[in-house]
Amino acid sequence: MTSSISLPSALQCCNLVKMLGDKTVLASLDLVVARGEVVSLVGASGSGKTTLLRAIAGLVTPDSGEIYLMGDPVWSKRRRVPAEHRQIGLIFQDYALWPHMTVAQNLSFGLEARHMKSDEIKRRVDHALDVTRLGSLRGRRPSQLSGGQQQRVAIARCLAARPQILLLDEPLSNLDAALRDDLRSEMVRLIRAEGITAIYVTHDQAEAMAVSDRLAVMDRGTIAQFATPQEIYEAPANAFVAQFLGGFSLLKGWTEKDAFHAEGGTLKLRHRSPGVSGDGVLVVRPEDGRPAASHPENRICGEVIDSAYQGRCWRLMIKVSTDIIRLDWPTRENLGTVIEFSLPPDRCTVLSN
Ligand SMILES: Nc1ncnc2c1ncn2[C@@H]1O[C@H](COP(=O)(O)OP(=O)(O)OP(=O)(O)O)[C@@H](O)[C@H]1O
Repeated sequence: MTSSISLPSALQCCNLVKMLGDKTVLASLDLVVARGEVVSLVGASGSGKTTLLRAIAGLVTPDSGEIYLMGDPVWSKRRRVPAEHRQIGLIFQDYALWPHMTVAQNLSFGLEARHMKSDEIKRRVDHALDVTRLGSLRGRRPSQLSGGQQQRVAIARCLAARPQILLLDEPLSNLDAALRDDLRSEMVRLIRAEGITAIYVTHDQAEAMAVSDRLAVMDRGTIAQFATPQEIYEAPANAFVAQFLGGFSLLKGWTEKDAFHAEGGTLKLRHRSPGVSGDGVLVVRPEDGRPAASHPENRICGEVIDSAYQGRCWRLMIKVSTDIIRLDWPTRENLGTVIEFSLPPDRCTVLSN
């Protein structure tokens, strides 16, 4: 006989509301994060990402709603657990290091306060310093480190503490590009290896796509879409999400059966969104264009008005009547050239307005 025991989610936010002045910053927000999941919170500036993170951490008081960590209420009408008892790791943009302690002491201090055995503390500190490549700096004080190194100490300190949930608010924004990529991979690999549930706020969509099991796209205090990076990329829930992802071209128009008519002119394309009728927006991903010679359906002519070399391709901006379509193209095209390309119907997603 098999038994199935389902553990409660790592995090559950139900109907969370937060007003700041007369502004609704969290608007009946619901979010459920599974154990061990890495979730990114993305959204326009001011959409409420930091406020949500701080409410989960216990640093912001919601006006109503409930928050559960590992199935236990930490915020509800009946129970209010203070921040220091929520077993949450926080990495915000400010490093919050102890200035009078060395790097290693910054890591071990919190573990000593938890009365952990010294050999376990040493093991954790050495490991965290090793993976964050801070081993050679362990004896320095924060004032003797660069900003990036200080942020890595903050990350190492959290990793050594092994919280059940780790909340990260733009943790890599102060690092240079090469280090940022390396540290991001290391950080996420370690978070996954330790089975830590992580919620990661970033402005960088590519970073969010790269690190997350699922992405929550926030819009004005609610979550517009919560899905895997691939689902969001392939099937954005609405025009806001598609626009937010960046890089997509959005053409306004209307649908008539399986045909999409662009508002700006004579463009008529067969699409793959049978459920959409009336006004809509066609989503064109940069990689959707095909040379017209090999793809006879949904042909489009347009003038190249910009071309930027991207390494593997050229990113063209093509003017089609009054619309602009961005495409990744295999060959260099001169500005002013009129090119013909196709958008295969199975790549033409139309979203309702
Ligand atoms: N103390 C405060 N008093 C009044 N309004 C505030 C306060 N803190 C934040 N806000 C407002 O709440 C909204 C949400 O802010 P929040 O910092 O959560 O957004 P965010 O999505 O994290 O933005 P960003 O990406 O710019 O960091 C913003 O409109 C902000 O101006």
